[in-house]
Amino acid sequence: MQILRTVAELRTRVRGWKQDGRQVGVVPTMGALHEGHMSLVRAARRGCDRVIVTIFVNPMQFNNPDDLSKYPRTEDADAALLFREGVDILFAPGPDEVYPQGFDSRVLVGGVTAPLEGEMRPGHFEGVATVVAKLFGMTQADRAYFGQKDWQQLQVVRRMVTDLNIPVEVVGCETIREADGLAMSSRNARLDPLSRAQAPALHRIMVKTAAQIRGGSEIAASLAQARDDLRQAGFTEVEYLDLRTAAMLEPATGIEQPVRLLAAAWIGGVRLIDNIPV
Ligand SMILES: Nc1ncnc2c1ncn2[C@@H]1O[C@H](COP(=O)(O)OP(=O)(O)OP(=O)(O)O)[C@@H](O)[C@H]1O
Ligand SMILES: CC(C)(CO)[C@@H](O)C(=O)[O-]
Ligand code: BAL
Repeated sequence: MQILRTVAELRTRVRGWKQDGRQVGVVPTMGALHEGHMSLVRAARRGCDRVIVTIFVNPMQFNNPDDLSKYPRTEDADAALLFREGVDILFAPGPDEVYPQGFDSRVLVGGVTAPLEGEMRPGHFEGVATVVAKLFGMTQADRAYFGQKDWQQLQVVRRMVTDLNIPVEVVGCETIREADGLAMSSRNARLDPLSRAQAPALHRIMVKTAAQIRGGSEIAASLAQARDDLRQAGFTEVEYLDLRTAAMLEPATGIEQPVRLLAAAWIGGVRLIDNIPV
């Protein structure tokens, strides 16, 4: 595995692969890798001839400076994990390589960026879409692998790729969970022992609520109950827990079309997100 830090080096390497007719997969990440990321890497390994993993903690998508400064950074351990998975290139550019002097463009995706994460983290999806478009341009990947854990992000990337005719196939991979149901996330490392013990309630309550809604319970009442249950379980703030259409994330009033429960809530000073189909 090579660790590359500049776009020029990356392009030279990828050009060689393309000349040999190789299919290239990319797994964009912000590092602090766990089994969730590894499942994306393995999917890329299965689906492509060459695999690039990118690690870049993208300042443009953080609306909260505290969140950015506390974001876990574990590059040496990450590189060891990726080496073992047979990754070809770890691309880990610095901020000046991604946003050099004079950089002045943004990718704005419409409706699907507005609610939920878009509302709670203003500017977040502008930062995500901009950096993902750049990573696609830098890596020239044929396929890109994203986790369903960040469901709204996956929809935003799909919209962008369609709208801008970006020649990348977007592959969504299922959420990998701890044995107790907690969705794996780099931010879980910041949970203190009590919060870590309480955190699986998020998934548990969502599963129960989805079953109630499927069983015909009134949607608004079920959601209100779920938000109460979360607070009882130790969550200090529930930013949202809502039933939404799966692709556009519009409020769902029934379950005739594909819908999902999506939630963001704080526990022990850490913001967790999760989503499941109903
Ligand atoms: N538990 C998981 N299962 C499947 N994919 C995941 C999981 N966690 C993260 N991913 C995916 O890995 C990619 C990189 O995500 P990222 O580096 O932000 O990790 P993260 O664990 O989601 O961190 P964060 O704490 O920021 O949520 C994204 O496509 C994300 O959806
Ligand atoms: C896709 C991504 C790597 C863009 O910075 C990030 O949002 C993430 O890790 O999900
Ligand atoms: N996992 C999505 C990236 C972020 O939280 O900023």
